Amino acid sequence: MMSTVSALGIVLAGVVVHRYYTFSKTRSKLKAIPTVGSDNFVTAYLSAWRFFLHAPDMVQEGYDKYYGNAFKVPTLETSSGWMVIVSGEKMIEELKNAPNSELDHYEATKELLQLDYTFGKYAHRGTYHNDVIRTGFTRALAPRYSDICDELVESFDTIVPRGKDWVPVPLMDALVSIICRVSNRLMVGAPLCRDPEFQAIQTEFAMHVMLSAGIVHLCPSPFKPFVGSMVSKVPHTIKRLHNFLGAVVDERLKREAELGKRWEGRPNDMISWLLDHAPAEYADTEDIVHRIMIISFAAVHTTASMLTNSILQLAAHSEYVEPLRLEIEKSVEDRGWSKEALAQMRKLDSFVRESARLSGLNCVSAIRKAKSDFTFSNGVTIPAGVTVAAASYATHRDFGIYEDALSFKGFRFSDLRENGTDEMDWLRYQFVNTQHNYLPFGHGKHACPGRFVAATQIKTAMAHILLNYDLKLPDGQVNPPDGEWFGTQRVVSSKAQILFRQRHV
Ligand code: HEM
Repeated sequence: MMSTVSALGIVLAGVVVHRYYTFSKTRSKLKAIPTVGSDNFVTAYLSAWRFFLHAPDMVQEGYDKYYGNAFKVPTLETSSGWMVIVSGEKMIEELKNAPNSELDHYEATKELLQLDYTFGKYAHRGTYHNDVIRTGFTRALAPRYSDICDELVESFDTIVPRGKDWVPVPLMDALVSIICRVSNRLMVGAPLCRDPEFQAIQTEFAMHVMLSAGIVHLCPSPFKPFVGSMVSKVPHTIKRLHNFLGAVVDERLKREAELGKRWEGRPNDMISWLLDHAPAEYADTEDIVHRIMIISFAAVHTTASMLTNSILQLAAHSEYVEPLRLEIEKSVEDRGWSKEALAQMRKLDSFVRESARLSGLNCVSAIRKAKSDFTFSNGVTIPAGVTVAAASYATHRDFGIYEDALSFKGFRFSDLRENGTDEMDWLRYQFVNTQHNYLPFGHGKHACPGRFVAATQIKTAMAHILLNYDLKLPDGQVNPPDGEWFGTQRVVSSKAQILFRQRHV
């Protein structure tokens, strides 16, 4: 009888042969595209690890050598083992305009997060919730603005003390908790949004998906379904969330069945927004709970990370504090705490846009996977099954696009809005506006649908901090910590601290 070791040896040899075959096949289709790193089977694996640990450096190297064109890098994050990265206005606009039938957004997301394994059956239930975020969620921001302010103030008071002495606060942990509360206030209301266990389920889940996606990425394909089912916490998370939301959703479904979609006192919350759009086959409790979990996954850590980065920049650049306070005080005096007042805070908008430019959460953006061979107008072909993305990190640091590109200039974009010669500059340089040379939220019809929600929360939190707290970096620290890169993602350091005290007026 064959020993276990021999059987394992045969399986592994099979995996290596299969990998060699797919790697070589894709490499030959991509041979016209230059490589950053190695394209030899063995050393490409080392380059893929280099990309996992130092992705921004490799993106920058390719950008410097092949600007306006495409290059490829070996990567552990895609099934083909490659990612093609494009730069320059023409190629990025063509990437943005490519139809989903050719360059697919969801297929790329599925692969990056290994959703087939980490989400299992839930990865195949469509994405109608993207429209819900664009419509119901975004439209609720103005009428429910007072809820956002209320929850922000309450949660800051609980988590960030307003004392006379400087107190260190671990920023990312504090802001994940605050943003989770604020998002949930809009999605499911109070007091549930404040329940520590309800919050913990969502924040733990987000960390778990990222971690388990990483583990599955490292496994050879034949083992992925098994490893995925071992590490996935989706069924368990849905069960736990069901304990909090199940009865509420059941009741809402019963009411809708009796009264339709318009009835006196119908809550303006995520359950109603989802029910407004849900295809019949998904209008059930399990599916609604799962959508709330997904939206929270997409919303909380991203927004908290970007807010963390903006606060770190503010602490590192205290010269912006007074002009921002003056602008916020004037806007609130004119229009009260409202969405209109927020729209008037152009310097603040510019400050967070500049922060996102230099400290974005990804080094590539607008990631798509080719469903069929796709050819750019310059002749570069992305073969079916290969992933392609825009070089956001290097674009944001390009001196040809941004004057003094490596310096943080908080009012760079408000100056452009006010002094621009083109009347569209007013809109072009708003935080939420994506461009071929501004990609923190992606670009095109799949650009982040939650960016209006995120921007409202980030700017309101910044305004609250500026008016109520003094803040500084810990003694001896001059620059904000850079965070750590895992593949194409930047993870904000959970050790980053800021000292807060009550504002001295
Ligand atoms: C500052 C915070 C955020 C950042 C930096 C961010 C960034 C991104 C990026 C880069 C994409 C991919 C876009 C593309 O491929 O072109 C994306 C997609 C997405 N984001 Fe966000 N996001 C943030 C907040 C949010 C929030 C608050 C929500 C929900 C309320 C959300 C929901 C989504 C969803 C559902 C998608 C997938 C869109 C699709 O499949 O078409 N995001 N986000």
